[in-house]
Amino acid sequence: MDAWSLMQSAARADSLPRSVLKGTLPRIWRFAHRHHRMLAVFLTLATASAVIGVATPVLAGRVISAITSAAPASTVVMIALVIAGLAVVDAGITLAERWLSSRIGEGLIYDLRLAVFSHVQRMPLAFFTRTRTGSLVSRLNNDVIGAQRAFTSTLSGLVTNSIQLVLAVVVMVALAWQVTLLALVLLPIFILPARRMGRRIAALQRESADLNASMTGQMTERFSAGGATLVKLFGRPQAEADEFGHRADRVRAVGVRTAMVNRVFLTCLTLVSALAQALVYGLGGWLAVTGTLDAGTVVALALLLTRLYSPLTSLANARVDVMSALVSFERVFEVLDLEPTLTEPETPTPLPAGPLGVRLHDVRFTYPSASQVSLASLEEVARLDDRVEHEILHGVGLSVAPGGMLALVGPSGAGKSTIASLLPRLYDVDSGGVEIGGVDVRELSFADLRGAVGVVTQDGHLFHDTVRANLAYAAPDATDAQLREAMVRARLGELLDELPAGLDTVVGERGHRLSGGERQRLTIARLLLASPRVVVLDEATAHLDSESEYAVQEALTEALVGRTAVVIAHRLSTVRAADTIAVVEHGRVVEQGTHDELLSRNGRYADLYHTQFASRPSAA
Ligand SMILES: Nc1ncnc2c1ncn2[C@@H]1O[C@H](COP(=O)(O)OP(=O)(O)OP(=O)(O)O)[C@@H](O)[C@H]1O
Repeated sequence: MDAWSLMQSAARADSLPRSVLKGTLPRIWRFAHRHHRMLAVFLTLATASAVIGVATPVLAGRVISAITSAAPASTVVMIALVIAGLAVVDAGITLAERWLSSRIGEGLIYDLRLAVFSHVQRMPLAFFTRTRTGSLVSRLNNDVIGAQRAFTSTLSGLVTNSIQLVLAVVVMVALAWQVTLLALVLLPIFILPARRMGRRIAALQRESADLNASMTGQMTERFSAGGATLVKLFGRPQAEADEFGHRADRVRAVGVRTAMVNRVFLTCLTLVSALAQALVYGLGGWLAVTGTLDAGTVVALALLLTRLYSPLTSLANARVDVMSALVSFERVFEVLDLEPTLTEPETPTPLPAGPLGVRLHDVRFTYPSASQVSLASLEEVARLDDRVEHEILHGVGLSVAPGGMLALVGPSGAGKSTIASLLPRLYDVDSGGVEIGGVDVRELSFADLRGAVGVVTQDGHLFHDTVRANLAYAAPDATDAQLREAMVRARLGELLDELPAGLDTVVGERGHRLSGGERQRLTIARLLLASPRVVVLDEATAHLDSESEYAVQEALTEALVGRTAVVIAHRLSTVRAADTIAVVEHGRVVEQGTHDELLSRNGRYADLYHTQFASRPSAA
């Protein structure tokens, strides 16, 4: 190895966070502890298997001794029968061990997956806007499986091999200490490189996991209906294939490197073991020829040597396995360690009955920075962007009386959607507060908040599932009649009649088999079913044709009846109907009042009215 690559491998070894790995062990134990009974039986069986592994060579030696000392034939047969019996017991133990290890391993996969899934669900929206889905999915697939391998193969290997190693050494020393000593002289040649290689391979493992996640990330993104549409529209399939090829190529390269490092390591170990065997044959044979040792002992020693060096090879490798498993665990824990920044109060305040008012007072808000909500490896960047985001809302004050309607208007990027996202508490404010029914949203239980505030965005999401499942997501107990009624109220009656399998028709991922307007109305139907007391909606219908827009507007009007509403308004009829209109600009409310009041003021609203609202033909 030249100096440069030596330095590189040292740098890779150093890049492994050893302190984290140390802290990882007690956490792994907390997960494994749930299976401690099965683990105990499993380890007992592993011990029994190791004892049998050492007993057999000793018995084989006895057979040779019996033969050379001309013992009665029955003795040889007896020993042979014991060897056969042990082989049968060992086979049974191996099966039982496998059964237990897979039960423990699969149980662990289940525990970890459930923990990560539940935890990720509690993460704030900001986490999902930053994270690459594929990378996250890869944590739940590849890394969780890597972690379970620690228990299915590594742990049993460690226990069996350690016991076998100790027993083999003890028995060998008892048989012929000189030969044993000579065989052990080569031990340091084993141990020293094993330590270095372990770290090197763990680093490769980590690199490989990251590269795989990045490849999976591109696949999940490009294979989603939205991503695929974009690729088709902008016609860059070759560039996409090249980029994918580049990622896949790096996966290939790291695969080859890992395989080679592993193989070089193993070959060296096998070579040392073969040399040790030659030594035993040489010295043991010489002692036997000179009459100091009997032939049976030489055979037992030679056989025991395989029980010595083979566990040693595995143990040296187990270090690599343990490192890989720790890396996998660590990657899983890394996700579990992300703090869900939005937490539920321990003793939530209940919401008052009846219609609810909404109030924002002196709200200042900054989108969370990457380092607050995310992980570099999930964003697929080398380092998280640690710049502080700039403040978006600078002291916003707004209020809507119970049952009233507030229209938010203003230029693009002013902060209207940001204000709207604070009501269902997708984000928390930096200072000031958002109140619903006089209670700060941070004081409410998540369930109360979800029940009270309904949101309809321009691109409401639909799961790849049936119409029924998508609607019932908001109201799991709703009957078919209620689902149908909600669809009719959301102006989807015609569609309902046309759907090939009625409510059981599957809508594609993001509802792609429905038109934009139909999709939006389906999300409105879902809102009607949830029947929230406060609705937040984005009226933008720019991407719809006028017929579809009309239907969506009717559905939206239906959604507003009898509810407190905050609407990002795009229509004249909405701003006219609103009790209050707030003009938002650069994160501030610059004007507030009714349509007539604001028009007569001849300020920002009047400008907007003339440019945006009055000019729209379908507006009145
Ligand atoms: N998830 C986010 N992270 C960081 N900044 C964001 C995020 N979402 C929006 N912003 C920024 O916040 C500012 C306000 O955006 P917002 O979407 O609230 O404006 P808007 O008034 O609703 O505009 P539009 O009418 O175009 O939807 C913009 O500068 C935008 O870049």
